[in-house]
Amino acid sequence: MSYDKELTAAKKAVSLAASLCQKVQKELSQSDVQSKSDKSPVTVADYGSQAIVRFVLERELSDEPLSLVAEEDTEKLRKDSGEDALQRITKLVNETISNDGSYITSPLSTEDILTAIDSGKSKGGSLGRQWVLDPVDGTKGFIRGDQYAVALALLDNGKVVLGVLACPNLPLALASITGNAPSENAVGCLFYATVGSGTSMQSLDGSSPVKVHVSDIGNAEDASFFESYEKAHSMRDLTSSIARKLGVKAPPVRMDSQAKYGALSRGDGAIYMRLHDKPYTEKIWDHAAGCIIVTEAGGLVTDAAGQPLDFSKGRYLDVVSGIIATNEKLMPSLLKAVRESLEEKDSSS
Ligand SMILES: Nc1ncnc2c1ncn2[C@@H]1O[C@H](COP(=O)(O)O)[C@@H](O)[C@H]1OP(=O)(O)O
Ligand SMILES: [Mg+2]
Repeated sequence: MSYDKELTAAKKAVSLAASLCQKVQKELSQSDVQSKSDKSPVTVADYGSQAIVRFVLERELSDEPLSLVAEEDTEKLRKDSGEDALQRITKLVNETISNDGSYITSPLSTEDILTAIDSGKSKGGSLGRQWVLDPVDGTKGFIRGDQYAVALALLDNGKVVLGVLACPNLPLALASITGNAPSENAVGCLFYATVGSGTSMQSLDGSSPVKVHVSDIGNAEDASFFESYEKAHSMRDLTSSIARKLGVKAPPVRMDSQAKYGALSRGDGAIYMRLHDKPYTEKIWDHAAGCIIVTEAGGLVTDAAGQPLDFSKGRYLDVVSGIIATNEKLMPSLLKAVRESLEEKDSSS
């Protein structure tokens, strides 16, 4: 099965959404940011990006029914934000579409855009095709001016078959990433993969794609590892205990968003750990695109017990202690170190 048409549509959708996000990040004002009911932040870029992706997928794939599982909905937006935020989103979406010039359309109304955003409420699952979108992954990083991603994946009967990840603040040069802040004049990276075809990377401004591969390091002493920039998103005492057991010498590279999966897929580091302290339910849009980008680049992504991630269960992932990713050589020792560190933590609490 080829997913060429879907890949072209997904790359176009994600690139346009990323250009909207770049514009907003450059001139972000306080009124662009709101707080969701779970206290996490959401911005006009999250909403605009989701509307753009829906619009492009619909235009490019008009002969297919479109099911979308996406992070945002408009409940809060309709209830609590003023006319200004709605106008700002409407203007951003229309400007992005008209600057691109590929689509002949009269300007979308605010209601058209709210409807597009609300089309992301599919329950997901194991049947048929489901698009999976995080319109701005790493919103906290986005607000800080650091790394973030636009992440779009396609599930076919519950399996991830395609992933596209735009990382507007990730430099293109291999192995040049040392932290979370964008490098000067970064044009950003677009990673993409379809099942069985490997992972490619190109610049967001359209350079020729190159195939990327995960690091082939077999000795953990030479490896470096990624974890969240936000302390609350992964247990740092546990990741540092695991790194010690493995003999990792380099300090952790802390980065927001699925940009970590992108950087891992091209071998900037060899290990990614995301381990939970309190119960936390991972969402499929936070991992689907990143997961296929790493696996098609030769890596492995599992839960903390070594089980592959199962995207067929609906909007959520059923992982208990967290998610880890690395290459095939390092996975056995990483799993052993994770198991031992989790046991030590349990016995001391
Ligand atoms: N306590 C938590 N543990 C793990 N991930 C979290 C937690 N709180 C929020 N997240 C999610 O982590 C993602 C960003 O991860 P990273 O740390 O890799 O940048 C966001 O999608 C965010 O979800 P949300 O999108 O609901 O804000
Ligand atoms: Mg997210």
